[in-house]
Amino acid sequence: MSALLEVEGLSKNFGGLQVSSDITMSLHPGDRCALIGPNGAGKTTFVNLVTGVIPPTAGTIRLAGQDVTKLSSAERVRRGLIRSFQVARLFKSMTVREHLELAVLQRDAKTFRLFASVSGTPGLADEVAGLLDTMGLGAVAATPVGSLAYGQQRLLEIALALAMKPKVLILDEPAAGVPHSESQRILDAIDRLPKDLAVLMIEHDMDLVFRFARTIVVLAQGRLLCSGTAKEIVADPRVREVYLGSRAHAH
Ligand SMILES: Nc1ncnc2c1ncn2[C@@H]1O[C@H](COP(=O)(O)OP(=O)(O)OP(=O)(O)O)[C@@H](O)[C@H]1O
Repeated sequence: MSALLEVEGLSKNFGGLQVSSDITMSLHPGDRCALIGPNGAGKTTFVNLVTGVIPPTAGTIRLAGQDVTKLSSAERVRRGLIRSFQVARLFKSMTVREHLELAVLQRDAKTFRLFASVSGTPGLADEVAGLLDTMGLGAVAATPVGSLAYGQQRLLEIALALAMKPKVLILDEPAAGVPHSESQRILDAIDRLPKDLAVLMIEHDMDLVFRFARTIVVLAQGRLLCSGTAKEIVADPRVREVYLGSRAHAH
């Protein structure tokens, strides 16, 4: 199966500081991959490079076989590379359903006729119902976003990303701030994502990582230290060393 995302020799320098060094990795349809690493390992920088927020110093990024290294973030989004992250900008008085309708219409560039389009767009109601269902948000479809529980807001963020019809979905700490007891609901929803989607999750909570990931990529000091199954990563002495090393440093 051909790769959806291929990153080759990706490097980034900030002045004299090399923050990403020669990172090569790929994601295929159906992948469930977690990107982990101690604080300052370069995870956020890597995601910013892949999504086009910052340009790389060297390396290439291909999406579904096409070189997107020089394309804008917006162009990458149009081609199916979507990042979900905490959306503090949600409109508090708009309902969950209205947010999803807006996202679908925006994807199809019909926002300039929003109110005419909501009623006049065939398939919109079904598509939104499908998104509500996948994310387990059906019961709060008519609830204003300002009244949602925090975990439900995080689910809405993923639903909004899903409305963009991603090929590759990057989840940036999807359960951040959610009580541990509720994180299972977020994982359950992630489990229901389309099977052919490639999902990359950046996560600190190792419990979540092990429940979600079929493969794990470990970054340390901007380099790809190793990758493998959860079992392989746990058994790898280099991983213990970077985590224990960074903890010892932090203390
Ligand atoms: N714009 C910038 N200019 C200079 N240095 C930067 C810049 N952005 C990030 N860095 C440095 O790059 C390194 C990696 O940062 P990054 O935020 O990518 O790591 P991270 O793995 O996401 O960390 P955390 O888990 O703490 O969020 C850090 O040393 C950071 O200080």
